Amino acid sequence: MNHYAFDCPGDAIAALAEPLTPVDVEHDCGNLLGRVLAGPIIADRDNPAADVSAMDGYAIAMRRPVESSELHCNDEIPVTGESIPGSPAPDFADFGVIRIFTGGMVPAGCDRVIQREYTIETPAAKSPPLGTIRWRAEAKLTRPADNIRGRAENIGAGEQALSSGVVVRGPQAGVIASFGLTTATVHRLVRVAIITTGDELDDVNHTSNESLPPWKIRNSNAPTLQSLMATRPYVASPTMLHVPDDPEHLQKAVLDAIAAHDIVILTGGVSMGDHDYVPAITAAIGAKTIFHKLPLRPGKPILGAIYQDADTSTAKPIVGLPGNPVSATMGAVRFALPLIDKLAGVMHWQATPQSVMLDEIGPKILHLHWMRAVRMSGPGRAELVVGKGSGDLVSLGASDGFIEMPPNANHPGPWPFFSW
Ligand SMILES: Nc1nc2c(c(=O)[nH]1)N[C@H]1C(S)=C(S)[C@@H](COP(=O)(O)OP(=O)(O)OC[C@H]3O[C@@H](n4cnc5c(N)ncnc54)[C@H](O)[C@@H]3O)O[C@H]1N2
Ligand code: MOO
Repeated sequence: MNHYAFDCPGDAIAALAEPLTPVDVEHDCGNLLGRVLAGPIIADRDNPAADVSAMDGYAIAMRRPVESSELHCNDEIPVTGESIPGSPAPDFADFGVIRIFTGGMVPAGCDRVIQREYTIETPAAKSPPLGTIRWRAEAKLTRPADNIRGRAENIGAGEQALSSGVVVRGPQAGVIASFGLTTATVHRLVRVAIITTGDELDDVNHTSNESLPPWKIRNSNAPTLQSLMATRPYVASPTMLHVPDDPEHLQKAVLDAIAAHDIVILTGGVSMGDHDYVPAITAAIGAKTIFHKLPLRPGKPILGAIYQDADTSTAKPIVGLPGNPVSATMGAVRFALPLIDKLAGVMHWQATPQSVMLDEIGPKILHLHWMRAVRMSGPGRAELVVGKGSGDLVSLGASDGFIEMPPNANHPGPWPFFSW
């Protein structure tokens, strides 16, 4: 009997993401790097703004409908002017050529630029003052428009240069700047609360092993999840909370967190133990459970719920990750990060992982979706990192990410690869 709400992780994520809408916008934001655009960037001018040269060379016009193959290599042709980037183009005299530098404006009437190395240059003498050139044989091979970047060939004034939903990284920052903008409308940062639960957890800063009894462990999930959030520049520094296994305390913590954040991520307490309070608390605060348990390893007990915030009329996801460190880490990447991307307003929020081929497959077959730690072994290739199960965080430290195999799979791939 199939007792799972969804057969595969992708469907479960889609269902949880469905009611989510991007967070509010912020106008005139000046600190754009890493932010998600909430409106288009429109070109204020043609790009390029004029016909410009893509090479250092000589701008010429074929005077009659002749082919460049008819250029005479023995002719001494006077250089009648120079087109220097930052200055307007000189007039073109049709008995000569214009020396032009990369980025310089192509004078009206010129139909191509022939690169300097296809010429023999005679240094400037008194007359003509800019010297002369002769063509080398290669010049004969040029065609109309060669080495000219045409006005508006990249984009015309008034057209959309960037669309909303794009994350501003280096290239986008350059695009925005080239159209004269120093501010833009972006989505505000996503507010994330991370709540670790469990009485066995001690502070991760507990450095002395002597004073840490063996029934206590350091809270490694907290820095793991905090670091995963740092891969998203549009997420505000997450609020980190630790709550003991006390239902009242936990319920209040989740309610407070959901009121002040866009998403709440919990680890631990989602399974079937007497002290696993997350499922009951999620229901008690009025959140709708979308799934609890998926056909997945590790992370089978994972919980996904939607809290409808009456104050803001927004849907806020609650992701209950299993406490085991491997399950929590993979679950956060697979489930929480795409939801955060959607909340952030990222256009392509659905994970589009690269794929890898496995060097070797083991003999084991699983009847569940199987997230398996791998280490890259070459371009597009990976090897399995064999660990001792979902508690073996140490083996995860040797991995670059994980692949996801569907049930009963036993071939080398290609498999979707989710990197850390
Ligand atoms: N009877 C059943 N028991 C369990 C089932 C089941 O189906 N039936 N599922 C198992 C699976 S699979 C998982 S995964 C775990 C999930 O359990 P919980 O989410 O309730 O997590 P906890 O019990 O709180 O912790 C599990 C494990 O992880 C350690 N942990 C917890 N938090 C942290 C942290 N912040 N940093 C480091 N380590 C952490 C914790 O000490 C436990 O060892 O349930 C199975 N049981
Ligand atoms: O499914 Mo659990 O995450 O393996 O221990």
